Amino acid sequence: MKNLVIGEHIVKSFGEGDEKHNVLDGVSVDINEGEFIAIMGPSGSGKSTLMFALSGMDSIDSGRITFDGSDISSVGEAELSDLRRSKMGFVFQQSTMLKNLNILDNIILPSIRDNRKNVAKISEKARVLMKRVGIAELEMRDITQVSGGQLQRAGICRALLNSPKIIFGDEPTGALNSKSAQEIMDIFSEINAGGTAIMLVTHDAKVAARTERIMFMLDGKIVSELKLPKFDGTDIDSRVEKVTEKMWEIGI
Ligand SMILES: Nc1ncnc2c1ncn2[C@@H]1O[C@H](COP(=O)(O)OP(=O)(O)OP(=O)(O)O)[C@@H](O)[C@H]1O
Repeated sequence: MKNLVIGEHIVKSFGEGDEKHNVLDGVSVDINEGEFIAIMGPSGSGKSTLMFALSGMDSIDSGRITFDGSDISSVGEAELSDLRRSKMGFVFQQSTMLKNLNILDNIILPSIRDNRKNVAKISEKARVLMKRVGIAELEMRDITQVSGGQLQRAGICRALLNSPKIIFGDEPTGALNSKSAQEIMDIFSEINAGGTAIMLVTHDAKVAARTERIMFMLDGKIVSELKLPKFDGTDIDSRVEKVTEKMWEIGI
């Protein structure tokens, strides 16, 4: 299995003087191509900071991050944004969409910013994705006229538009009820089955149980890992039990 992301001895601190502390305290982590990973841990343990570091959204103090063969800890911002645009997709807990644009325009906006000639082609691809996640009929709606789950589906379409190698999701189901959350997880499972790697930050054992590797963070360190077989739609209860047992063991 080929490594897609390699993080080596990542240190990231916030604050100055006596207030300074390592939010990432020498973290090493690999993500394979096509892998489905969750990061769990208490609030403030460094989960989002790790995701921002691995995706090059945030700088690190020391260590090295290699993404698809490029050392992103040392490349310039232009190259980094190119890499993010072409190889990574992002989904967040809260929508980052614009109120005065309809769903379709919101989905295609980041892609057409640098590629105005291809609006028709990009819109067509967006429509295929919207159909795939069940929001085909919503393209003309304003983002205030759809549910949280539908908005999150739109966010997934936007993240998928450039056929990324990985999707980073920071609590992508955190604002949803459990039914919508499971529907979003069905979509992530399907995307992952197509070969796209996914890394989710989550507090929800039911979400983590759908992935194949769960990393547990405490105080800026990965303290444990749980491996599960790829989810095939069965046995969810025993998977959730394994995750919660591990959480108990670690004290999360
Ligand atoms: N920009 C920042 N400036 C200062 N401190 C920060 C900044 N970003 C994060 N932190 C601090 O770093 C620590 C880790 O934050 P992070 O968001 O990575 O935690 P988390 O595990 O994702 O938490 P949560 O589950 O609550 O989202 C926290 O103590 C947080 O206050």
